[in-house]
Formats: sequence, structure tokens, C-alpha cells
Amino acid sequence: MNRSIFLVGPMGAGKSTIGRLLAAQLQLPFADTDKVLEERTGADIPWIFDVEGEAGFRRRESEVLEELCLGPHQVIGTGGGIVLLEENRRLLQKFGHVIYLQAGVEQLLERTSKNSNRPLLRVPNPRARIEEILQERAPLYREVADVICDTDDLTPKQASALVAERLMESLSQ
Ligand SMILES: Nc1ncnc2c1ncn2[C@@H]1O[C@H](COP(=O)(O)OP(=O)(O)OP(=O)(O)O)[C@@H](O)[C@H]1O
Ligand SMILES: O=C(O)C1=C[C@@H](O)[C@@H](O)[C@H](O)C1
Ligand SMILES: [Mg+2]
Repeated sequence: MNRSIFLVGPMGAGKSTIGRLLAAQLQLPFADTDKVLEERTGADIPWIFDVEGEAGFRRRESEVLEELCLGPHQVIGTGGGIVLLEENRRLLQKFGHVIYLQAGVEQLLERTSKNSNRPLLRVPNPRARIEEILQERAPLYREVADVICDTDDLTPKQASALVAERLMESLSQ
């Protein structure tokens, strides 16, 4: 693997879960931009959003992405909003193979309802918020993706196997 593998997609797509499994399968290290950002700041994501707003969070997220791009090749789970900034989209494309994990609104809603650590979904109508996010970001996820995988009917293990297969196909073309 001569570049890192980035997983992009909306909240609940499985970037962290599938990313970890994929890394084990490919015998590569795994990093998660959200986790690295929390480690660097010593604060959790909801706290950063509260204190610095989304703009502050995005600034920190870009710094983390830049740092990871310059580090060793690995599997990298990204934050769902990483594609919002053009500079991030350029970095993803330049430094990685990019996998877009897709899932429908029902799945995203169910998977993200298990905890409340996503500030953008702390709203009265999370379904409407997810629909809005998909509308805004789907074209951006597609813009950066080398490979698109639908995870709707797959377990994380099945999704990881599918991603590995599609990635190999894409690399051999
Ligand atoms: N394919 C899947 N099938 C069933 N459950 C899944 C699947 N992928 C992820 N999950 C579950 O959904 C939840 C959210 O997954 P995960 O945290 O990996 O999403 P994410 O894309 O990293 O989201 P975020 O952008 O918020 O970091 C977890 O509880 C995970 O176990
Ligand atoms: O989709 C998003 O904008 C986010 C997704 C999460 O991974 C975190 O990066 C944060 O909760 C914001
Ligand atoms: Mg995640």
C-alpha cells in the first residue's frame, strides 16, 4: 500500500468501526481523526463544539488531517464533516485512497441513536438533520471517493471485507 486509506461518509456510516476491522484485515495501523483530535486537545468533541463552535472544531480537524497525511501509511477513519473544507478534500485525494461508506437515513438514524456524542445531532429532529447533511455532503463524498461501498445490509465485518475487495479492484485498474 503506497498511500493511506481514508474512510469518509456521514455520521453512523461506520468509518470508525469498519476502519478498525479493515486495518486489522490489511495488517495496517488504524487512526481516527476524531480520536486524535480529542487526544491532542484533551477535550471531547461536544465540549469543543460548545466552547469553540463548529468553526473551531473544523480548524482543529484540518490540523489533525494534515498531520496524519504526513505520517505513516495507515487506515484512517475521518470525521463525518471532513469533506466540507476544500483544503481537506484536496489532502484526502492527494495523500490517500478514499472510500466513501454509504448508508441510508434509516440506518444512519438507528446507528447514531445509540449515544449522544454527536453535537450536530443534538436537535429535536435528528432525521431531518441527517437528511439535510446527506443532501449537502453526498456530492462532496462522491467528489473525493475512489471507491463507494453501500453498508446498509452488511454487518461491519461484511462491510470491511467488501471494502477490501473493492479497494484491491480499484488499485489493480
Ligand atoms: N454496517 C454496520 N452494521 C451495523 N451497525 C453498524 C455498522 N457500521 C457501524 N455500525 C454501528 O453504528 C454505530 C456508529 O458507527 P461508527 O461510530 O463506526 O460510525 P462513524 O461513521 O465513525 O460515525 P462518526 O462520523 O460519528 O464518527 C456503532 O455503534 C457501530 O457499531
Ligand atoms: O458529521 C460531522 O460533522 C461530524 C461527525 C463526527 O465524526 C465528528 O467529527 C463530529 O461529531 C462532527
Ligand atoms: Mg467515527
